[in-house]
Amino acid sequence: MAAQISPSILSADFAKLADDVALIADAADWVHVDVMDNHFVPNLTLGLPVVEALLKHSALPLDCHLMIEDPDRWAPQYAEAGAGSVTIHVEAAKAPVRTLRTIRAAGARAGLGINPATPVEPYEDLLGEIDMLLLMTVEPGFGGQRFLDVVLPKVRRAREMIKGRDLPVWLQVDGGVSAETIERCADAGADVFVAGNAVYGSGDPAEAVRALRGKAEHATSGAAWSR
Ligand SMILES: O=C(CO)[C@H](O)[C@H](O)COP(=O)(O)O
Repeated sequence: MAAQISPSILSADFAKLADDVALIADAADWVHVDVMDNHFVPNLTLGLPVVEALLKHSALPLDCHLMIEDPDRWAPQYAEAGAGSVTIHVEAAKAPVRTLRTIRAAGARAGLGINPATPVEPYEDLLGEIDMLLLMTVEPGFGGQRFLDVVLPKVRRAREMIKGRDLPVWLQVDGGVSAETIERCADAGADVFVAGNAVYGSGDPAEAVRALRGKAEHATSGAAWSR
């Protein structure tokens, strides 16, 4: 699969989200929406009403990443509202299989998120229940953090698991992804890249997305996992 770029609006201007989303509409594949509740992570961002409003103004599908307690209660509502993808965290979900199935039944892609210190192996049996695995490459909660190289072996392991089962599961990396780090992520097996600061912290967000895509695709074409 070709590399996909999902710019995170965590680094956009919350007072003009629709305008900032329009800036990347012709360049990106998704709009990554970080939903934080100040419980699962120590930060508070936005919730369902803002996602519902944004859906009316975004030409791109929304990739909603729920960093919240009780995702089992809330995730189905994001899917029913029209999100293209809804990701719940293994550290927070109490009934992940049921919730993932409910997300899919509502017509959204189902994602499973994993924090840096959480191993991926215990969740191998859930790969058949998901459309995307999200591996955090920073501790969740804030944009603009330094990329955690220590997660790269887990990206490789996750790609091996997906390939071994021959599943159409996308592998997303989120946190500290930039022009300096995206090639390492692609080489390890990632194919969907969340970038906040690297896109919205640049003078030309659309050009930043194109540059990230070019680097990711170049690295993927030479990567052992893609052959
Ligand atoms: O989930 C997140 C933080 O929890 C953000 O999506 C992520 O950090 C993206 O921002 P940046 O690319 O600036 O690191």
